[in-house]
Amino acid sequence: KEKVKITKEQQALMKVVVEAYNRHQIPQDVAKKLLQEQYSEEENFLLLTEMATSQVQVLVEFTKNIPGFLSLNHEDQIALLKGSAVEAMFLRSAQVFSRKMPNGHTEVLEERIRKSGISEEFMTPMFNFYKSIGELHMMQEEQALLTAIAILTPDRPYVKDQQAVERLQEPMLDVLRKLCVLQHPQEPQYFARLLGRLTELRTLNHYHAEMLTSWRMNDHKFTPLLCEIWDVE
Ligand SMILES: O=C(c1ccccc1)c1ccc(-c2nc3ccccc3n2[C@H](C(=O)NC2CCCCC2)C2CCCCC2)cc1
Repeated sequence: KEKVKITKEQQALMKVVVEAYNRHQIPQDVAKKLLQEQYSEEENFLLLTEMATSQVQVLVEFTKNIPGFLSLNHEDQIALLKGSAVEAMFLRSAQVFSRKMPNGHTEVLEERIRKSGISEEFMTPMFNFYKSIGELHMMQEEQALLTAIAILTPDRPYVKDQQAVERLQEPMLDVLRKLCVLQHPQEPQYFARLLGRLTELRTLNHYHAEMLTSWRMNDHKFTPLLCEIWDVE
């Protein structure tokens, strides 16, 4: 049984990524807001655009702290951010949803989201993903590394130098694999299950365009940043 050991430089890499991930948290807690009262569809859409806009800003700051990211070709940096923005939002939403809450709060939150204005057809895949993330009881390190790995996906549309992105993603995958073996010795498939979540995340990606238009309102007003990153309007 080979002794798995995280090297000094892997410790350093993990530290940088986890600190950046924790530094760039969403300002106010959207779950608390949603648990306070049931908002109208208009208010919910406004809340989403506000939360999503600040999350994109947070995502950019986090990504800039990923070692090597800023030395990538500039167009590729944009392509990676655009390609991962919606996935990062769902990943973060899943973490918000699966946070330990007092009894019954998760059910209330789920109910509020179901009635928020998102059309029913997206509820099942979305909540399936949230629950599958919740079942993993991920540690912060795993959440941070998984988000960095999702951002550093070499085959996003319009990425020119895929090898350069692979060279940044691989060390993240290595340290995450070792972390999983060390933290979940009784669950050898844990790392594979984590990566499986990234595949599930990609399927949600192609819903988001319809999710936006389907939000049962016609006058969708988006911030310039969301228009840019979500390819709307
Ligand atoms: O339809 C969606 C969509 C997805 C991609 C592109 C465009 C629209 C789409 C997008 C988020 C959520 C979503 N799932 C959540 C799970 C738990 C808690 C809140 C959640 N939300 C929304 C939210 O604020 N998310 C934050 C979370 C922090 C990081 C930035 C985002 C609210 C917005 C108010 C109404 C109810 C849901 C649910 C659905």
